[in-house]
Amino acid sequence: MSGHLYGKTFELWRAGCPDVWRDYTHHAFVEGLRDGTLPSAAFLHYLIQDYVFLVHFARAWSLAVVKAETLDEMKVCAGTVDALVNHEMTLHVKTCAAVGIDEATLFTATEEFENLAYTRYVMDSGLQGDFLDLMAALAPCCFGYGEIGQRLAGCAAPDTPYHGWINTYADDDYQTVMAAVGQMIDHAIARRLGDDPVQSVRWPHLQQRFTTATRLEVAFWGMGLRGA
Ligand SMILES: Cc1ncc(CN)c(N)n1
Repeated sequence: MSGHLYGKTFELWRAGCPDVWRDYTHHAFVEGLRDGTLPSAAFLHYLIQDYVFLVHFARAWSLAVVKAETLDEMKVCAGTVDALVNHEMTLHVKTCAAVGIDEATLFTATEEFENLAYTRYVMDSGLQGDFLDLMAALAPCCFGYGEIGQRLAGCAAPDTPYHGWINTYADDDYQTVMAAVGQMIDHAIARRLGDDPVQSVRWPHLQQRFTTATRLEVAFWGMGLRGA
């Protein structure tokens, strides 16, 4: 991916963990979505867990509203909460309804450990740390799926049954929200760390949070494959 689609900060963080980023965005689960070989049981298992994941992610983005320092930050974070609970989750609700799983069942699904670890790690980043710690932990989720959606939209097998999933993340709605998040993070970093944030004493710690959250994304795909 070229340019600053999701901002300069994201590009620095991604460049700080190239191998784990590739493990995440080119995981066997993702390639199975692309070529259609992902077993439907694995997809469903993932999707049910992902519904619960999104509930907790919406909580974490809500915490970001609380931790924000400007109205612009609040607006972008509140917009992301809306995108998660009112748009992205529609895919999960509709797909699961089609196989007889209702939303109440989704909401009370037992969380897998990978799901628990990831969502609570992100939440703790915001509770223990500040707005930037929280953004570093939230960023892989946002931009990784943005990258995956865009890539797969251009190369997925015509007969993969996962076009609905791919379109959710390739779609302009998702991409527009993510571009706004990327810009907001750039401004938030400049506001708190200045124009050369990489020189800040905080930078290695923020990078570590981003890398850890990316490793948790890799584990989440692995959890999905276990459902096959
Ligand atoms: C695990 C995970 N990571 C990211 C996304 C994209 N919001 C998601 N739905 N699920």
